[in-house]
Amino acid sequence: MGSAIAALIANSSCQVVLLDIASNNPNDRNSVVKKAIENIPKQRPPSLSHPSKLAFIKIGNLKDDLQLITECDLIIEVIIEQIDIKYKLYNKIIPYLQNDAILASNTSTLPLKQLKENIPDSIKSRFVITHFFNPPRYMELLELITDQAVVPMVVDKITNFLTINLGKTIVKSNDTPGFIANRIGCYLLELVVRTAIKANLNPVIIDKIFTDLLKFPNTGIFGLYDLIGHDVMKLISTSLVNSLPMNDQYKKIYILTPILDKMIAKNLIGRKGVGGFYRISAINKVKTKEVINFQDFSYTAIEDPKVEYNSINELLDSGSIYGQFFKSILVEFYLYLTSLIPEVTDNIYDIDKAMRLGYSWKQGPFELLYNIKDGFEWLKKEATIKNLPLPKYVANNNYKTIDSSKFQVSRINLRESEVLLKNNSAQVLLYQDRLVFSISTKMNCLNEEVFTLLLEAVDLAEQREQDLYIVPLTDNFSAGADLKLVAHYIKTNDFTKLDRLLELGQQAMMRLKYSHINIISCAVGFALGGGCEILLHSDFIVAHQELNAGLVEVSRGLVPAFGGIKEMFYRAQGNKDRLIKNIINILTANKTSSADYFILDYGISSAQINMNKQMIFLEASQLTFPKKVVKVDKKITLPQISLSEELDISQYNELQILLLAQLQDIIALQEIDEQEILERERKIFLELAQNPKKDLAF
Ligand SMILES: CCCCCCC[C@H](O)CC(=O)SCCNC(=O)CCNC(=O)[C@H](O)C(C)(C)COP(=O)([O-])OP(=O)([O-])OC[C@H]1O[C@@H](n2cnc3c(N)ncnc32)[C@H](O)[C@@H]1OP(=O)([O-])[O-]
Ligand SMILES: NC(=O)c1ccc[n+]([C@@H]2O[C@H](COP(=O)([O-])OP(=O)(O)OC[C@H]3O[C@@H](n4cnc5c(N)ncnc54)[C@H](O)[C@@H]3O)[C@@H](O)[C@H]2O)c1
Repeated sequence: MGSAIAALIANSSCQVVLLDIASNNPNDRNSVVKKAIENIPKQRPPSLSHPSKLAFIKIGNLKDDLQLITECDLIIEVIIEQIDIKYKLYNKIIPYLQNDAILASNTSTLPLKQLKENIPDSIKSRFVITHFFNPPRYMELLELITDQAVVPMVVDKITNFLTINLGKTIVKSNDTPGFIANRIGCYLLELVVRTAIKANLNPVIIDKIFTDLLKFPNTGIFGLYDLIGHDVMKLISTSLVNSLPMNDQYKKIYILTPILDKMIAKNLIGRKGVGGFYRISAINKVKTKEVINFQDFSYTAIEDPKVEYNSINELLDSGSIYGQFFKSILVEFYLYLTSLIPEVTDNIYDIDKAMRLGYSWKQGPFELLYNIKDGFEWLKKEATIKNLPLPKYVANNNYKTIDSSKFQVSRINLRESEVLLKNNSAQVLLYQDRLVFSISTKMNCLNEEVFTLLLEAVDLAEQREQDLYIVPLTDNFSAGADLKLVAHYIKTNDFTKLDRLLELGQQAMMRLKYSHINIISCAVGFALGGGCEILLHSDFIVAHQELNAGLVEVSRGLVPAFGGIKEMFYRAQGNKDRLIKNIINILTANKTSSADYFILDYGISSAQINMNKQMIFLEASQLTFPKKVVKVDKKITLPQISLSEELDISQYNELQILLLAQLQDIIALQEIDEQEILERERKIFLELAQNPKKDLAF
């Protein structure tokens, strides 16, 4: 976890020092930390946004290199979860802390009060807990725990660093064991797993209900337990059970479950063991997901289970075994959850945020209950039937003050903006004096209506002499052309409509490029195919570091045809190496995994990387842009290269070889302007649509 946090800091281009224990090897005291550094590029999912970021990490050991701490503004302790060992480390490093340096612990369970017991007062005022989630590059949540002793300036400083530099969304938690996300999340995991094993229920069906009806991530509950590791779950729960008050419900649901202990003894601890509740086996060379039989710990292949209920309400009303099970665990879970208010926090929206961001739930638990049956009224009724005491929050009807509009807050609050133009697929907003174009289709896919409104938006921006910001209101910039529409046109042989859409898309892209106002794109999430083409035609990109962008069309059996091929030729500006690199982007459908990669692979010159996707529009609107100098579409000279000689085409498929020949034909023209390449692009696309090399299958 320590090296992954160092990698995250390096991704933000901040200098970071990684210290680990000094090794016993007299010839190389840094061998422990060197091993950690060597492992960083191997971590999956990748911890580094680009291999070059490794250069931001300096290494050392905790005996010879403590002096390096004097260079640091923030020191995060990420060592083994044992209080006495943590104390020893603090004593060792405190003499080297700068006067205003902040000390933080990444503990997952130990309270700040306990960590501070043996710390001098001068350090207590700048000692906090920063609880990162694993993997730290990808998990947006960070729980920040402070106390009365910590001075506000320290809280502001660390909040700014974690939010702006590292891109985290901070949820403040009171100083209670497990804070918010682990206290609630681990409670639910233990409750479901232990109760279900005792009742001899099937993990596959339970997980299916969690994912299908409660919209949990695909892992469900048993799958998540495997992912975290049964050994780690045991450590967390033991630590929680030891530090929670005697009457805490966690202790009651943490029932003795010999099957779980036997699984640990057999190294059936989940994905990092030889199996868990599930395992993946190669049966007849086919990857097969299997589930454990609790009687003899053998595994059986899973057949896709059918859940016969359309909603959680139907299931709860059914009276079936699983209906009763879910009723019972949901009631227990919600009574526990509401009993934690205000102990862990008095802000229920923070609880929802923590569970969404820490566990990738679509909805937080309060929002979920809001949508189950009659919500809290149902909970009250069921608790009364079972004779269970109601927590104060429920008994006092505090839930009646919940404002459901606060559950999911988008980056731009539409209520604060004036809608200037709108159709069914997009809108133009005036938000704090900025003109914003945003798409509202599923995954922000591109269709005729999007392009039509985009053209109108540019007209409007030019009339008002205002720059235009293209901003997604959800988590993705755009997944490209609406493939369902493309598939429909192809299936119905409606190539006239297909061509019209292509032409409209190209027209919109060229309008972005040649308008006399600046087009600024705020790129987050996926910017694929046509989404990437919008970026390539923008004047400036503010790109979230975790952007996934690229001309992925070839992987779908298509080719870029909204100006993607044109841009790849044009941007090379006659440079042979760049042209080859750009053509490889098209042929290999290069989907980059970070903004760093996108900028380098696609030759983007006007971009700024942003670490916090929630702040991307704010950052973009704080930038000032010079008046745009509109380029002139002049002919470019293409280097005369043979693609089949320059590229290793042995791995290419039929479509790639065919496309390679067509790109070679463009090169053969020697001199070409943008319009000519656009026409070629469309022709290639249409020929392919009429004679597909791959089933679109969308
Ligand atoms: C018409 C003539 C114009 C054509 C011109 C083309 C020219 C241009 O150069 C080519 C393109 O842009 S080519 C395009 C290049 N783009 C691509 O090849 C990207 C294709 N998409 C993907 O690879 C994955 O969806 C993502 C990786 C984006 C997200 O993965 P994830 O997070 O696991 O999410 P998920 O579960 O997968 O999707 C969620 C929902 O969104 C839906 N939807 C998504 N994309 C769609 C699309 N383009 N379309 C329609 N729908 C699309 C998806 O069906 C699902 O809906 P459901 O009703 O709930 O089932
Ligand atoms: N792993 C996670 O998913 C996760 C998530 C959130 C928080 N945390 C917290 O992060 C901390 C570290 O957890 P981890 O999973 O990275 O553990 P780990 O066992 O993978 O790593 C522990 C690190 O501590 C070092 N270490 C061991 N003994 C030491 C000593 N005496 N002095 C100094 N360093 C020593 C080890 O060399 C190693 O680098 C814990 O407090 C844990 O609760 C972990």
